[in-house]
Amino acid sequence: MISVQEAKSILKNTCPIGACELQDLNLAVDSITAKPIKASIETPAFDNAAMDGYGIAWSSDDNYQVVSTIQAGSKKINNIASGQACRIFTGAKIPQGVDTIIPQELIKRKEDRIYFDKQRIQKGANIRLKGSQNRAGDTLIDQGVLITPGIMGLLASVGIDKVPVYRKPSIGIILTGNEIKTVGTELEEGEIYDANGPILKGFLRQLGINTVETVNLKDDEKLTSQTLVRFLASHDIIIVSGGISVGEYDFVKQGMDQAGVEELFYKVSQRPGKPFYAGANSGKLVFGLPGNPCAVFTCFSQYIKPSILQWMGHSDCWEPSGFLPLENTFSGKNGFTHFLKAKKSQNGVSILSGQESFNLIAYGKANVTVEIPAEHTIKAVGDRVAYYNC
Ligand SMILES: Nc1nc2c(c(=O)[nH]1)N[C@H]1C(S)=C(S)[C@@H](COP(=O)(O)OP(=O)(O)OC[C@H]3O[C@@H](n4cnc5c(N)ncnc54)[C@H](O)[C@@H]3O)O[C@H]1N2
Ligand code: MOO
Repeated sequence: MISVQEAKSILKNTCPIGACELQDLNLAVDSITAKPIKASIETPAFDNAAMDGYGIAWSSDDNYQVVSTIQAGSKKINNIASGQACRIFTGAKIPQGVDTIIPQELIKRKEDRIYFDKQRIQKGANIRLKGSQNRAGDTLIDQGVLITPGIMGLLASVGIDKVPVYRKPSIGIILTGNEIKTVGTELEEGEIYDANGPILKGFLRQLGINTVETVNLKDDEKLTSQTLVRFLASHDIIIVSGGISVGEYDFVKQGMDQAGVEELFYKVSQRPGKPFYAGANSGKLVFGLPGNPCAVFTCFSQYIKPSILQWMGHSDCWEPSGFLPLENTFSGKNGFTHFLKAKKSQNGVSILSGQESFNLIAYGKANVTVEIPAEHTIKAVGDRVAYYNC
């Protein structure tokens, strides 16, 4: 049995980073850039009006004759001579001859002439100059940056429709157990509803992963190894729920061996989720999650989620979300790291009742998981503890 730190460090050192792929701009949010991104055009591409108003060539005059109208997107634009003005709108291309835009609020118009107070405006005002956002060839985004909606707007503004990002992994989920029934069907004697599938799919959706194949398997050794072999051929990360403990109908460990998965570790000194298994095969990762739902939740959030984030190019994915003082006492089994359903408030974090690994009720209130390290399992009110956002 290895410690939580050892298990995390093995995965951190084993989990690969996904290859670079070109992602559609509109789907790129929350991906990480796999290369620096440069602009191939300058933006704005032309001088344009920053306000709705009138364009003039600045002079000593305080009135001008309006000779044309220019709308945003207009292509036919006549030059403006001294003493003339054009009606112009925000975003419209500035005609030759114009060097200042007077906002319409500052203008008095009488027929085709405009008048304004020259004290209230300066020469050169309200023009967005060509190239004032960026020049062609400028690096806009570095490699390793999380793509936000703002970045998507920036990339669109320079005409980029495909973004080089780290590829998201394709995930296979194998739910084992003769007793497991999918929600929406009728339970028979001895059966229970599958909670682990929804837990895993919820996490994967939060990570923006849509390529997920799920199968439900009876407890059967051959079926388990055959399905693992099939999933290894078509997925990057495989997650198996249940069947990894020591019972006579637990076949996942044997299935892993038969499918050629190389064990990275089996059993971690933690609660819940002690019989947690991790393995690798040709750059793919395979996880065997202990079947109790809180073990599935804990092992996914502590190990699989950071591995997937690392795969997708994120850094700092293994760190806790923060540290806060405990609002109640805790005493756990020595030598085991405890991951506890808890509720975080502004000033502290409170461990919830119902910590058994079959018992999901505390997830109705929990917003964090608290970590109590194996070296110091007795905690008093006010002791600072690490927490991870749910
Ligand atoms: N003699 C021992 N028995 C057990 C040990 C041990 O060390 N020695 N470890 C216990 C711990 S801790 C856990 S966790 C479980 C893990 O067992 P398995 O991974 O083999 O899982 P199963 O036996 O298949 O299921 C355990 C439990 O979880 C329920 N389950 C399974 N799948 C689902 C699902 N999709 N949704 C909801 N609930 C599920 C299942 O019905 C069982 O109640 O082993 C302990 N035993
Ligand atoms: O890992 Mo088990 O979840 O402690 O019951």
